[in-house]
Amino acid sequence: IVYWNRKSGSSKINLPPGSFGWPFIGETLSLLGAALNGTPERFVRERIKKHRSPLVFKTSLLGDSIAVLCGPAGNKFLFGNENKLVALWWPSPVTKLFGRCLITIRGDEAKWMRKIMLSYLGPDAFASHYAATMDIVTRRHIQVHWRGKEEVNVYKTVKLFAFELACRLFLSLEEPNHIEKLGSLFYVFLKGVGALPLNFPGTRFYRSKKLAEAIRKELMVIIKERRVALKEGKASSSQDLLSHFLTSCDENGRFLTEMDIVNNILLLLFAGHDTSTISITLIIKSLGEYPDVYDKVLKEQLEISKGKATGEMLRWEDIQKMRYSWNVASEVMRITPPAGGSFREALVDFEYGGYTIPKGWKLYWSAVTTHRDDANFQDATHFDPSRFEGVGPTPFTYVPFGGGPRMCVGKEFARVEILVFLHNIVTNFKWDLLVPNEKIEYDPMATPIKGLPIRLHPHQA
Ligand code: HEM
Repeated sequence: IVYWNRKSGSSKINLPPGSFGWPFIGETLSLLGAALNGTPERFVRERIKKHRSPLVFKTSLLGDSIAVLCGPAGNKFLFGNENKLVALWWPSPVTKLFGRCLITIRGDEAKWMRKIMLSYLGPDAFASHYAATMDIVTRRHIQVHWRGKEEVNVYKTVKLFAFELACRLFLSLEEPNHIEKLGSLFYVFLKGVGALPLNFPGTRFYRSKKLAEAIRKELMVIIKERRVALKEGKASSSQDLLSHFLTSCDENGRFLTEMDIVNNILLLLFAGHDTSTISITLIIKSLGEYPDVYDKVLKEQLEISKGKATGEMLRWEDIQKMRYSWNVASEVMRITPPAGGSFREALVDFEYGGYTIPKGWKLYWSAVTTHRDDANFQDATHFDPSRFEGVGPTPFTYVPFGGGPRMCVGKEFARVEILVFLHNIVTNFKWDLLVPNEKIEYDPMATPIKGLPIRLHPHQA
């Protein structure tokens, strides 16, 4: 396949093999079909085979020309060339709904915003300060939503938890009615994030835009109140992410604008609660499927409980001891990464795998395809937490949080949240899965189709 080089107009360039599919929709329906079937990697594998091109193939999704870069080599290339040959890109419904925030800006501006976020969410700051708060919120959640119940729909229930935790740590919201009000707006807003950007009454996208405005108004009120509280010494600069945003500036004394803060909090509520909900839900599923793994996790967590006084909260040092439990969580995220992959955009024409990727094309890397490939993980569909012992997986084969300058900023938050939840759930309950082998679909994130209903068996005291 040849393509006229737009720069010189005189030479022809090689595009990667592949097909653009139907006009406008391209190959979107094939990708959707594979994702809803829980096997998005099938879309990639079939095309690698058909086009006999293991490194890269071209496709088209909803009007965008896309080069899919395959395997660890593709991940390495994209993560290593951020801001040089490629830059982060999200489909237009996402950019239109979230406005100016970390995922819709690039270059030095994005570096600055990431730095501010990471000085609150990064491993140095976060885990050492917030493990105990996470434990308090988790215990209260289990007391209200799990204890005394015979059956629980895990996905729905954990979603409430993750949202409540984010509201507590980002905004210091504790009042259940306030969290519920924000949550009800937020859940409907989320439905438009994966929808077509059709902005007229009756569409999901239109409704989401309206709700995003309502949430922004609500957040603006919280910001104004916090500014006053900070001035009067009734709030501290380190009490939560909002105070941190309001009081952090760069070396020239430049602060985030109020709209930057609102949009970034909206983004973090979105990015920070669905992915963790999915991970916790899928870990509970795996522990229900593998009783021997459950027993080992329980043993590790009971050892940690034994070393603590009654009622004493978990601390950073306790989290560091949860090695086996984290290997289990990592194996769950290997087999089913909550986010299947993400996009970049070509900043210039460049060569990859012997083909030319034209400027403006979008690029896709697929965590789920890399994770489920026998070439990267022996017997890749087999659940085996011991893969993460010792040196662990080869670089760029395990990428549930992405990589490079755009790697997930919430990785540490997620790690502590998952481990604190796991500690509390296994030390309180054992459970049976009510729908054996429940299917997981990607829509667009991994979700059990019935929400993982389970029957609880509380431990005897
Ligand atoms: C198990 C849980 C999580 C998983 C699997 C996950 C996964 C990811 C992935 C795959 C990316 C895209 C990286 C890329 O394009 O290279 C990402 C980005 C991001 N995540 Fe997470 N995430 C999780 C939890 C969180 C949490 C708890 C937060 C917030 C507290 C968060 C905030 C973000 C943000 C803001 C970005 C955009 C970073 C940027 O563009 O610079 N994530 N995450």
